[in-house]
Amino acid sequence: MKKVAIAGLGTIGLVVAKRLDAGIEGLKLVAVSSGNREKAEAKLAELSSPVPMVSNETLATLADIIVDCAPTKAFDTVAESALKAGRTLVTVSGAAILKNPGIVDVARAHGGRIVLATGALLGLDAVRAAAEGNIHSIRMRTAKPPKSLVTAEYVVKNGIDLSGLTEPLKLFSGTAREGAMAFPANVNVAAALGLAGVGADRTELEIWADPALERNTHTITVDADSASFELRIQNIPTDENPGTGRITALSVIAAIKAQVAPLHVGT
Ligand SMILES: NC(=O)C1=CN([C@@H]2O[C@H](COP(=O)(O)OP(=O)(O)OC[C@H]3O[C@@H](n4cnc5c(N)ncnc54)[C@H](O)[C@@H]3O)[C@@H](O)[C@H]2O)C=CC1
Ligand SMILES: O=C([O-])CC(=O)C(=O)O
Repeated sequence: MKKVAIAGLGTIGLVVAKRLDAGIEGLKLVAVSSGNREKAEAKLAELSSPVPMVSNETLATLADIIVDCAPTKAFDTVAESALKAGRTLVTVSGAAILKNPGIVDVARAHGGRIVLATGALLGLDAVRAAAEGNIHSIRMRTAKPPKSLVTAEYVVKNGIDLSGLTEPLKLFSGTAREGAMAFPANVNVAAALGLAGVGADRTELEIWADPALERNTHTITVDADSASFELRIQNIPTDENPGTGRITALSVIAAIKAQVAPLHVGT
């Protein structure tokens, strides 16, 4: 039985906590951390087997697998304490890994592992396989309904008004690295695509606000010497945080199950 701790009981973290609480073979929830004690305590009360709320640093002393579901700004604390203790860190904060690439060396030095789950994207298995050969080009187009982008730091800072949009508006065009820095909570998936393939500097990205859309839509186009492919995912926004698609928490659950499963499917 592997012990699991969750950092952040928000849109993603609560779904993961509830699933663990309902029972996953080989995994047991033992602790959580939170940015808001009062709110988190109310959520913990919904679990049939309540667990303690501890600091981000303490999670690694209690669990084998630390699941990072906290905002990007908390990543360094959660990740460093987990990896220095030689634990497995499961995260969807690809943008945070790009911001702190040294975290991979921390894992290496202490026998820890970082599992960056696919999150709201698809196709990272094929991209990783193609990267074992030669990828000529890799592009991603993210288009989201305005409600999914209104709180994005870039949109707020630049005073971009998305309320009256009548046609798609291109908010960003550049590399996945630049995009992930400008929109850290909205294109973690672009960071993951860069890390899976040819790097975030060679991965091209466009971000659009599209009033005709109901779903957070990512399209990736890859041309490689082994295959070419175009893949699209249309994520249903969560009610709590429309920038986060429903599938993200499910991807995290699948990623933690993979840590103990006797059969591993996919690259
Ligand atoms: N790769 C992917 O596909 C996706 C990645 N994400 C990333 O996942 C993370 C979580 O996303 P959501 O659950 O939608 O966010 P959320 O805002 O709904 O939840 C975050 C939770 O973390 C808590 N928190 C705040 N500061 C904290 C701290 N210092 N330590 C521990 N917990 C803290 C908050 O109280 C909140 O409950 C974000 O970093 C986001 O960018 C989100 C969606 C998709
Ligand atoms: O990339 C992200 O961080 C979130 C996202 O686009 C989605 O949920 O569709």
